[in-house]
Amino acid sequence: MKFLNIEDEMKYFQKMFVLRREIEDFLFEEGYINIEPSIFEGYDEFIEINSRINKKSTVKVLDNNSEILILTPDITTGIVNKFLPRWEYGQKLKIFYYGKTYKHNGTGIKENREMGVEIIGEKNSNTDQYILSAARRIISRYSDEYLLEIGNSKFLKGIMQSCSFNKENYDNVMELLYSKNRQELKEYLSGLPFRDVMSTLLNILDLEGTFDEIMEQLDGLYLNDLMKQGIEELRQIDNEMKNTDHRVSYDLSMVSELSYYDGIILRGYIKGSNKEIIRGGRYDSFTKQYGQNIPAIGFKVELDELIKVLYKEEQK
Ligand SMILES: N[C@@H](Cc1c[nH]c[nH+]1)C(=O)O
Repeated sequence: MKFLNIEDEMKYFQKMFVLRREIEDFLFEEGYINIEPSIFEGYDEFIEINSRINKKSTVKVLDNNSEILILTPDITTGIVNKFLPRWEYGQKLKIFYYGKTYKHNGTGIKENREMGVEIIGEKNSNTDQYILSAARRIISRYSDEYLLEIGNSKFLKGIMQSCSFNKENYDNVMELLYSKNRQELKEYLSGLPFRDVMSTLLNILDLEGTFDEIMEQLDGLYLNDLMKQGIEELRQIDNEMKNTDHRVSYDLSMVSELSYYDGIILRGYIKGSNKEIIRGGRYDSFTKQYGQNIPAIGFKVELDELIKVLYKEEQK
């Protein structure tokens, strides 16, 4: 954020301090342990895991051995790399952290402040619910007019498995879904060999709204086992959320810039910004690279975006 005068800038930092402290106090009282994440990541390891990330946007640094490091664009990756190699059977972690992520945005390096939450090593029917509830309690504290969008990466993964696209087609379809480009998606798919599952892929951008609305839309469309599993997980969440919250909607075409999600994905918005204030999801299979399949789920709060909205609101 740019400021015309120092006084405004001081007000902004004061607000950021209070905001951060409020969220930290909440998470501390909920029993999460605070950790301090590293700002460095190995370039090659990072790119291998996060294949959808724009390589040019990473901020590179050379260490003494001329190895390329980057200033972290994603703290969760660093946390998995830090703890999983030493993971002991039965271990559970409930952690939170404040940190910055870094990206080139064309004109310079953009620093982003965030507060993250992760639960690693625990999976029961309550864990997803627990994370969603923490996200909801944080976001609702700052605005009555918030929206939580929930997707499940298994649905799209199931579709893509049945489509068996080559890498180029896969990447292009994912990009069109990411940008929610309905028209181009239709045109692109019409040029590819037809498979039954494409009936669902062609309609996937309409599969959003309440859970019941989505079920209606799905009527008659092709579903495989993985897609059904994704839907069932959302049904369970919906059963528990029903009557408690009308500020939840579902989106089966949700694609994240991060490729490690493997189950529910969540996004939180508040009135006054079209950018995500909260984002996260389940990433169990991400931990497999260390030889164990450890359940993991978490989210982050985009502090800069949140403060921008609150600050604008206050200026009104
Ligand atoms: N690190 C993710 C958010 C997240 C935390 N835990 C799981 N997901 C992001 O930057 O979008």
